[in-house]
Amino acid sequence: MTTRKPLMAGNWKMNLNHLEAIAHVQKLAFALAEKDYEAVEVAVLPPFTDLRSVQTLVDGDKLSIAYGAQDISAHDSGAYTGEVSGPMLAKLRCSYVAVGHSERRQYHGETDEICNAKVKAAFRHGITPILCVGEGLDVRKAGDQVAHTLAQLDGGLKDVPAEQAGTVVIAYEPVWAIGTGEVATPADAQEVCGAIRGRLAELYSQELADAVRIQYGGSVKSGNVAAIMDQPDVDGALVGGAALDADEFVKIVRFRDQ
Ligand SMILES: O=C(CO)COP(=O)(O)O
Repeated sequence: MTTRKPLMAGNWKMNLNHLEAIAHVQKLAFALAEKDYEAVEVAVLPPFTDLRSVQTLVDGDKLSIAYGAQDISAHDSGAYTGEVSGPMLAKLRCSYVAVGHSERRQYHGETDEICNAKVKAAFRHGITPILCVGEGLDVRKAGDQVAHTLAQLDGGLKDVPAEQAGTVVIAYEPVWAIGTGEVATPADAQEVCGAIRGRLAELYSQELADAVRIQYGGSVKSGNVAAIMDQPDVDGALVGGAALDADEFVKIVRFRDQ
């Protein structure tokens, strides 16, 4: 069985300006010890306007903190006012980009087709997409969470070749658990994350499915992360609110010490 290094990523959403970003990453770098980086990969997803500051800090001090963006244009250049392209993110040496976060799907009309184009744009420029999937409350109440989430997975990865899909990160984020304090139970998280891995095995191969990291996201905190990470198919967390507090995020990174 493949060992998957857990990926703890902080999605800052629309919080922290570029000066606050520097202070925050410095605090993380100061608090994290060598052994944390060995056990867990740590990443931050700041707003676009912070990326240059974060890059300069990470490069200058050779920090082992990965960073990336919260969105990417499906297009590589041209008349797309307000968008930020894959080549621009690659030039800033972004390792990751979130694609299809539920807030983008909900407030910006992102469909599975758009997410698919963004996943492909990320791969075209050597950036690892973190494809976000997950059901809303109505779907959960109807018991259709697995089918709904797998349909988003299929849509996001449509025509993505195995060489690329083998490095994707999937974030299972049930919408009803985001920012609500209502965390999914470890069993809820495992049910869907396990189904995602099963679907990856069907779409590609068991070997590929075993290599892909699947994160859980939705009200993750230092107090609940360990039980979620105990689940066999959960390989990390995509953390929103709790990632804005550096001390709390470091505790989440150190989930094994609890
Ligand atoms: O949306 C999320 C991460 O992408 C989760 O947000 P919260 O951790 O604030 O619930």
